[in-house]
Amino acid sequence: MRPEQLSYHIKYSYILSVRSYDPFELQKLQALLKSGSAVAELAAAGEKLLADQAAAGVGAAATKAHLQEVFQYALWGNKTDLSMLVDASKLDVNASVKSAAQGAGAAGALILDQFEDVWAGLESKAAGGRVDVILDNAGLELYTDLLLADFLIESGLADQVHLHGKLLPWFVSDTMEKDLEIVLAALEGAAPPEGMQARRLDLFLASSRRPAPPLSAAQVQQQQWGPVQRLAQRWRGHLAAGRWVYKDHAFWTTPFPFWWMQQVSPDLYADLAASKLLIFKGDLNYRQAHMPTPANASLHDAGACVTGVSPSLKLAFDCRWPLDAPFTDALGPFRPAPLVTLRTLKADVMAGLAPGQGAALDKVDSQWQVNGKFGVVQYAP
Ligand SMILES: O=P(O)(O)OC[C@H]1O[C@](O)(CO)[C@@H](O)[C@@H]1O
Repeated sequence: MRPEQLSYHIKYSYILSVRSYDPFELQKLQALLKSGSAVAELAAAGEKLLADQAAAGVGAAATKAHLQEVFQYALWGNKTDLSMLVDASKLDVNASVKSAAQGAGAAGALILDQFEDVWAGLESKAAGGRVDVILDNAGLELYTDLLLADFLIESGLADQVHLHGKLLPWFVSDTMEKDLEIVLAALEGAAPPEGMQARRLDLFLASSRRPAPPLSAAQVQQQQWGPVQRLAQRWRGHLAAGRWVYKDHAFWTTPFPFWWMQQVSPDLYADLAASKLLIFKGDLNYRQAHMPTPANASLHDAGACVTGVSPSLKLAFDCRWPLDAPFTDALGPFRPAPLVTLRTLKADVMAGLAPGQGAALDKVDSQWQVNGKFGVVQYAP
């Protein structure tokens, strides 16, 4: 075994040994408990969307419109993460979807929307097959990602959805395997505060053996909770039948940029290549996909990427692309399958905008690259 392989093996073994430990468990619990009304509202919207889908038959126009809607849920769900928006009760995903549709304004907007290309890519392929979602934050964002994964299955666009989580809470609220179970268990219980709180606390106490901390939860009417429980039941079915497959490869929690995946984790790269669409969630996944390292410039030339914009070691590997650099340049050699990123911008790594668009956005909101109010649906075939 070569020294670098040995070091990777040691890190991997360590990660596996601590995979159940999550110092942010309590904060994740609190954020989900407060999101009860958003959860109920989205379940009702999702249920209506599936009923409309069933009524419209398998018509491409209806499926396209409905997919676009669940894409928006998953995109704006990315506003929630414990590093920025701790109290998810303040997030109104539906309001974000509406304000985004009205164009760039101070409240935030979708600044790049390549959904049409995503749809064209999907349409060019046979129905069914596999779609992958590379997850980001647990709690409300995970819930919106599961709404998307559910629609992919129920509409027949995919036979299988592979969900990629993390072995560690790397950027605080990252989804781990137990977070999927916690969300499902919380949805299955009675309406919050009672149901959700009781189920979540049971799980928390079982894993931490600490006394129950005081937590506050949203108040939701029992009748509003019916759609949520029905969702949870169907989602359990997806997991049991293998329509949903949860995975957590160690590569996702190493410092390696995705540019290196094929060399560092060829098994993961080959696995992703079997997908017809990779959906990357969130800001960190976007940054990772755009992080060629200057230390190995001979492996892949970083081209127009400017490095060293931050004093921290982690960020020193980030690249400040010209905002109008082609997205495919920024992805470098990482092209296992067609991919789309659903991301609200929280860090100044961005490529693929139109010339002059960055300057125009500066006038709307000087913090547009980092405040999480602006979103992109960005596609590479
Ligand atoms: O949860 P997300 O969307 O990946 O966001 C993570 C981002 O949040 C921050 O921690 C703070 O903005 C960034 O450094 C990081 O890129």
